[in-house]
Amino acid sequence: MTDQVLIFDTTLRDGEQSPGATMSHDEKLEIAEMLDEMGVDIIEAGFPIASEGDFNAVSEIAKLSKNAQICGLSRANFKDIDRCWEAVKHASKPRIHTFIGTSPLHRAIPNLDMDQMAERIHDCVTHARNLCDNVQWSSMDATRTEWDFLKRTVDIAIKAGATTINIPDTVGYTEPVESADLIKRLIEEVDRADTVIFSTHCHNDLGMATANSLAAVQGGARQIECTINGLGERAGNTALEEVVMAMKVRKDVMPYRTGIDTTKIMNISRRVATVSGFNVQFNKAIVGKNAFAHESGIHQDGMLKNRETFEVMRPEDVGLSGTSLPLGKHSGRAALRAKLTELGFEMGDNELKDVFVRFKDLADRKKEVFDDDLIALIRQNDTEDDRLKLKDLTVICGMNGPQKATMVLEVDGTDHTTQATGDGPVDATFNAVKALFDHNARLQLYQVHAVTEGTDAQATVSVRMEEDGRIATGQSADTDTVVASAKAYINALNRLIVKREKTAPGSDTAGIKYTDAGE
Ligand SMILES: CC(=O)SCCNC(=O)CCNC(=O)[C@H](O)C(C)(C)COP(=O)(O)OP(=O)(O)OC[C@H]1O[C@@H](n2cnc3c(N)ncnc32)[C@H](O)[C@@H]1OP(=O)(O)O
Ligand SMILES: CC(C)C(=O)C(=O)O
Ligand SMILES: [Mn+2]
Repeated sequence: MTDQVLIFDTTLRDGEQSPGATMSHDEKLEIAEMLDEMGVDIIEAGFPIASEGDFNAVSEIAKLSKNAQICGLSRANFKDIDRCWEAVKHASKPRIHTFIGTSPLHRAIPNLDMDQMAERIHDCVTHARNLCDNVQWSSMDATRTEWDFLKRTVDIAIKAGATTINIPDTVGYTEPVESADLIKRLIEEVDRADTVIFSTHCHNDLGMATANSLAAVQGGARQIECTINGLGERAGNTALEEVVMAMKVRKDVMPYRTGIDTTKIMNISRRVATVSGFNVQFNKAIVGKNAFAHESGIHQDGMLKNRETFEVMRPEDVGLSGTSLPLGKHSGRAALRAKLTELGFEMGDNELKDVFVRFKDLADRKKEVFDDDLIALIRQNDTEDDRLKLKDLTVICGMNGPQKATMVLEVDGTDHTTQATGDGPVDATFNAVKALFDHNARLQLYQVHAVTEGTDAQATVSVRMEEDGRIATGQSADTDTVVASAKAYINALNRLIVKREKTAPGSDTAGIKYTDAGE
């Protein structure tokens, strides 16, 4: 038996069936192109009878496809199959996929007994096969279908000319041992089973879709049906990135290969998340934001010494630039030192100890400590020497603007007071600073983060200013967002003054032009 496992992507059909995941025509074309480029063997592009839009998308994708087979879904009736063929026939490698529910629950819906259903399967597969030499049969809800009847449906489909037999676990009911056994038994017991490819199609209702799909492959399936990010109805379908990476990483126990260029995984995952509106959960395997991120000290220390300590695959293999070691309350000295070195701060053990204490204090108040936070933290010690200090601030705001800020600012040891207005309380506050300390520095970034939840949350404000190519960031936290904004702005200005003095010693006017307007 071949070691090649075909990847059948159904993001555009079963994935799109997730409530709210509808994609536009152009988005579908774009995703199909990305799937084709990443090496997916078969793209199920839609359900042509479902709507004009689906029909057009499948037809267009069929025309544009380069390498992948293009498949359309159709119920087990001639009208659906004909419509499907009309759409997929434009592809260089078209496939018709037809199905019916074979379990007792599903047989009851069209009210067909076993014999009638067997006849329907025979007729429909024969009809499809007369149109196209690449026909996939699915006995929907196979895992809840009586063994003898399932075997009979598969047997009939093969005799009628199906080239792929798909065994769907439609409601995510099976488990890995059963999944493997089912395929194995069908291959052993159905006539001419070796003339077709067996396929597995799993859903994640019990969180076992990936395990069940891989088990089916171990049982002899050579096609996995899956979707990007595991998009799909209810708990979703098998995630393409999970099965592909599992087979790549655990070749020792799963000696199979796929044609997928795994370095394209992240890109398509992000695009599918955007167009479907289904964000990927942070801790999702392979493509989640945290899949290659380590915050805790012991893990970060291990990763810095040998990345294999806490990673079973390389982030580069899925298209990421590398591992991320975000700093937070669980981080240790090793990661802090590595980050500081990366930011250009070399320090001895004692200094690091001191910064570490202040870092932990900040991390306790903040979800994640960013590079700018660290820079601000290291420079916090210098506040004694600051030329500008906020002494007092009162802001009047409300619906009837302009908002007014009254500020007392200490400039070089002398207090100065002013009143300024602006478009909103923050603008009024910044205008007050400008009135008291004239400067040409340009505000590049103003960001407010909530440290905690609730209306009494601390706001952390980051401000980035630029003048003549010199950049300085300021940061401050306060339960009053406007006060935090004023302090962060003044903080950034102080740093810009220091930078200016360093680049032009002895000159008071180089870099920042300032006059004390409060004189
Ligand atoms: C597990 C799966 O993912 S199966 C695929 C599910 N995907 C979809 O349903 C998305 C696309 N579907 C649609 O747009 C619509 O359901 C359509 C266009 C296909 C059909 O719409 P309608 O004609 O209004 O039928 P409706 O959706 O209400 O009911 C489904 C009909 O299909 C029949 N049916 C369901 N599955 C099959 C099948 N595999 N083969 C034949 N008939 C089927 C049902 O018995 C029912 O027929 P009835 O109206 O004679 O009772
Ligand atoms: C149409 C079939 C293959 C399906 O999506 C399912 O059974 O889950
Ligand atoms: Mn499905």
